[in-house]
Amino acid sequence: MSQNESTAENLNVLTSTQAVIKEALTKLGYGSEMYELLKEPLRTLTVRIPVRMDDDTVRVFTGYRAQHSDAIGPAKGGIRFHPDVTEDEVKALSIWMSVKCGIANLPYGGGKGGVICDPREMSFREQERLARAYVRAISQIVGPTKDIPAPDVMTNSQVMAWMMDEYSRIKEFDSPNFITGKPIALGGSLGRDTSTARGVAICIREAARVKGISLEGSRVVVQGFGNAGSYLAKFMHEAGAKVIAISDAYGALYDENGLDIHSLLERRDSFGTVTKLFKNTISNKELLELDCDILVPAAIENQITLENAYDIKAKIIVEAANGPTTMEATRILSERDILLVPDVLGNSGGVIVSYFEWVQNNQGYYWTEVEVETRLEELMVRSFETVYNTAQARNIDMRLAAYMVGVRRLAEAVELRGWV
Ligand SMILES: NC(=O)C1=CN([C@@H]2O[C@H](COP(=O)(O)OP(=O)(O)OC[C@H]3O[C@@H](n4cnc5c(N)ncnc54)[C@H](O)[C@@H]3O)[C@@H](O)[C@H]2O)C=CC1
Ligand SMILES: O=C(O)CCC(=O)C(=O)O
Repeated sequence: MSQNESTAENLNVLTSTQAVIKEALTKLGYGSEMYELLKEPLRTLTVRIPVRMDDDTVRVFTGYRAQHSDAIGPAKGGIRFHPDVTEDEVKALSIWMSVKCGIANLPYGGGKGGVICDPREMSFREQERLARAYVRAISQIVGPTKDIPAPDVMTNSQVMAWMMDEYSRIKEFDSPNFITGKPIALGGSLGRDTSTARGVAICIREAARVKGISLEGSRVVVQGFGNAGSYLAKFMHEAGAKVIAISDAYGALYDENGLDIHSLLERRDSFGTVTKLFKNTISNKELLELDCDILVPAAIENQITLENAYDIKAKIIVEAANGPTTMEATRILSERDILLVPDVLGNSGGVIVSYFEWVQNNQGYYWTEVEVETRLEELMVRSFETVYNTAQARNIDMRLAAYMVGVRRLAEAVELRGWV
């Protein structure tokens, strides 16, 4: 990394996303008015959430819900509980949801929520009170035809169940279609818990095909062992690949002969923590630079940057996490001929099956797991092909191609509504 590169790197996920949106719109022939509208969410609500803790004190949490666009349909996107949540991050995440829904052709705009908190340090009941209070705080702007939340980092099906229950009480009717990623007993869809990872696995298979790499025996490294990362490791192991390293927020595990994924899956906790149980861990930094064929960042933002982009040895990177690679690192990886499948395509399996869940809730008719997986496979393969072919035809990287595919329909809907 040169001195110039170090000072040039933009780690603000909102402004760096805006730069790609601008480039994509320009390439599609749109002018500054369209960019002015799409560069920020239409609406961002900040809420202060008082929660009574188990020791009877009151803590006030800050939360956000950003709705990037409702030009195509209701907003859609997860809710994150994490100490590092910021308003700009939530805004960027909502823009990524719009692009993601555009690529998969789902009838949604993007939304995202976040609460600044650390659920790992809260009791079960404190998490429940926070989840319910957050829904009360945002209840006026969300709903089955306005904005449909879902799980994200450190929220899960139990949190969705509390949120659905709270929303149903406020509105005085049962509203399973208010939120997705619910437990099956409350109207959740079969296959939603594994869908993000299943979509990533399909992208890995397609990327390996175009790169001429055989999955059988390939070496896979996964950063993050929560919902996305742990099931992905399982699917790669089942596909005959060798998962040589995994990590969580506390460290990383490495074995060049392949890790015992089934045992790790059984031993991880609900926040995706597992490395604390073992000695001889390597660092997350070392993990990203391991000699491997496929690297899957499945944790948080800004992991592949100017600091390490030249040291990455993987031939394929599929982003399960949102925003793990900076735009500058994307450029370097592309120059180094590393195939990078961006987040807005790579992890879209989650929102695709969330859409299936919402459709099933609206119809009151539930699909089999095979039906869910078949439809997911169809949409993922089509999305991959569209983005890959766009990248090839225009000689651009997969991220820019994905943004072009993703914003095209949104811009068209905005024009048809007469907003721009
Ligand atoms: N859950 C879902 O359906 C979807 C998740 N995603 C994205 O996938 C990523 C992971 O989400 P989930 O698996 O749901 O979250 P999770 O909370 O289930 O797991 C997160 C994992 O990342 C690890 N982690 C956190 N900070 C880390 C750090 N600094 N270094 C290394 N590991 C770290 C955690 O220890 C945990 O293993 C996020 O970027 C999320 O937005 C994207 C689409 C859908
Ligand atoms: O399932 C959903 O609706 C959204 C999942 C999500 O937050 C994401 O794709 O980043």
